[in-house]
Amino acid sequence: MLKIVLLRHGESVWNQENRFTGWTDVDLSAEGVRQARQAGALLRQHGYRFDVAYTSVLKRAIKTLDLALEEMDQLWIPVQKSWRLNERFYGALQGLNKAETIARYGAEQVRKWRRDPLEHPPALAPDDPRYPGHDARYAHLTARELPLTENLTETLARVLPYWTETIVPALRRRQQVLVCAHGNSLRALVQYIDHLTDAEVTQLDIPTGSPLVIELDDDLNRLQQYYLT
Ligand SMILES: O=C(O)[C@@H](CO)OP(=O)(O)O
Repeated sequence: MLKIVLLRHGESVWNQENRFTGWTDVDLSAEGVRQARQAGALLRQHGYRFDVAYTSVLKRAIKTLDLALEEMDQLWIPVQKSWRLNERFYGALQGLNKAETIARYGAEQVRKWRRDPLEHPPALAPDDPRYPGHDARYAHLTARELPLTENLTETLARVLPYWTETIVPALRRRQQVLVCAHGNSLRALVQYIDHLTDAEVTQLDIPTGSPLVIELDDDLNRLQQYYLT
């Protein structure tokens, strides 16, 4: 049996302010810091030890992982960061308040932007300061890889190579793996692992700071999944 723990970062400042975040590199809120430590304490209490951890290049996930590993006294383990684990890129919605966006475009349109796996949020223009091509951490990406907008299906398409080429080989080496990422990059991954339909993934919400344990058989079929409490 293979086992992996997925952890969504603790609450961020923009989660608290109810703003679309995406690839914006916002920090954890004080509550998010508490949630991250609590996640680490839970993992420690349940006896989890990790050989390797994977996270995004966004500080809310990096710091959550760090705080959780500190609680476990496992700050020493190797950590790999990849843009492929970043949050779904929210295009021109990034920075907007979600309630104000509902007031402007209507609840149904905003629900689709947020949860319909095929719906694209409005795209950014490449000269927009929010375009990731202006950011040194993405300098190695090709123009095709740099998003202007992303739906959940496209998020899955860029998460998947990291899953198959990096995370699964670690699991097959029988390493204990922790992945600390984001609401939508983890939803995309769970959709893939669990073979969820587009309708089913619409209903899936992963809470901040709650370790989600997934047990898989050797063919990577999901056996069980549960949140640690
Ligand atoms: O703003 C975001 O990037 C995400 C996660 O906080 O929001 P949503 O849950 O609306 O997809």
